Amino acid sequence: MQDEQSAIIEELGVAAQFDAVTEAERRTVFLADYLRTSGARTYVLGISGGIDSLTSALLAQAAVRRLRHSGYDCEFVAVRLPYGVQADEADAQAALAIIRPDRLMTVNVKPATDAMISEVKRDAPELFDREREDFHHGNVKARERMIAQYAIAGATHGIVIGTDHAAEALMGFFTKFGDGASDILPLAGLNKRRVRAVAKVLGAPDSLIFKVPTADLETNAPLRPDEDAYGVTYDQIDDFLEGKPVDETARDRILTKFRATAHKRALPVTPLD
Ligand SMILES: Nc1ncnc2c1ncn2[C@@H]1O[C@H](COP(=O)(O)OP(=O)(O)OC[C@H]2O[C@@H]([n+]3cccc(C(=O)O)c3)[C@H](O)[C@@H]2O)[C@@H](O)[C@H]1O
Ligand SMILES: Nc1ncnc2c1ncn2[C@@H]1O[C@H](COP(=O)(O)OP(=O)(O)OP(=O)(O)O)[C@@H](O)[C@H]1O
Ligand SMILES: [Mg+2]
Repeated sequence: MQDEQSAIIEELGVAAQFDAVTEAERRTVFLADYLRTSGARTYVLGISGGIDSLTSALLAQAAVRRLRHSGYDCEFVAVRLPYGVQADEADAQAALAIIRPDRLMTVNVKPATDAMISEVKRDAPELFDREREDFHHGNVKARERMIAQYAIAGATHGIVIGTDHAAEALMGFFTKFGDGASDILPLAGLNKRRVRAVAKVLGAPDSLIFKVPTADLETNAPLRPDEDAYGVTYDQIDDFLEGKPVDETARDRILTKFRATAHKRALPVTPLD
């Protein structure tokens, strides 16, 4: 393995050994301990219909059930955050049926997203070229979802769960201060196949575990696979994170993305850096 690859694996906290049962338990205990220690009363998490939010939700729901059993008053709040009507709404409903959250809320992010874009465009419509407008609009959707989750956390003495893991962190594939903004990351250090393995242990069905991952942010390309945007596959990303060799084109693409997105994994830059 080359030096840069091993440095990245270390930076992103990907363990050499992995056992899904052990990880599921360790991460449930971690969520339970953190909520109790912080004195907070809810975990708040957006449920998209994808496997990252389903896995995080199953961990969080298990953690709060344990805490309540031990006498600590707390709740898991699942939040549906569609932009209008979502193409894979049925998957989101299937996920909720498995999670059985203590509380379910739905916030349509379309009115706030469209109002924000239209206000921003009012003074300078020329800034948004036609080709990229849908892309920028997608990042505003992700940030409106963040605002909704923080509003709920603020009102419930809650903690916002993020679903970022090592595969997305490697590629910088999240919206800065959108889905990239959260208080706690229960999937940290896992590549995508390890997230799937933990999901399996927690009882998720194969139909959701092996669903094609999608950020689903572009209105003009619903359910666009993440792998289309990456130009590499999750298998290649996962192999890279497990220290395995990947072909040179994929390796170059991964390293280019990783370097270009360093600012998204760090605190804001200051003159003291
Ligand atoms: N060198 C630098 N130092 C400090 N800050 C820098 C910077 N370069 C850009 N920036 C700042 O970062 C901004 C760009 O970052 P950002 O706004 O995140 O935008 P960007 O990285 O361009 O786009 C987000 C990407 O993440 C994907 N995504 C988003 C949300 C969810 C998921 C998912 O998997 O669910 C995926 C999305 O499809 C897209 O490909 C710039 O506008 C600028 O403000
Ligand atoms: N439509 C949505 N409703 C609620 N939450 C959402 C929605 N879209 C995105 N999110 C939140 O943003 C997070 C990031 O999205 P991302 O696509 O990376 O994860 P995922 O959809 O759970 O899994 P996958 O990556 O396999 O699609 C989600 O885990 C979820 O918490
Ligand atoms: Mg998704």
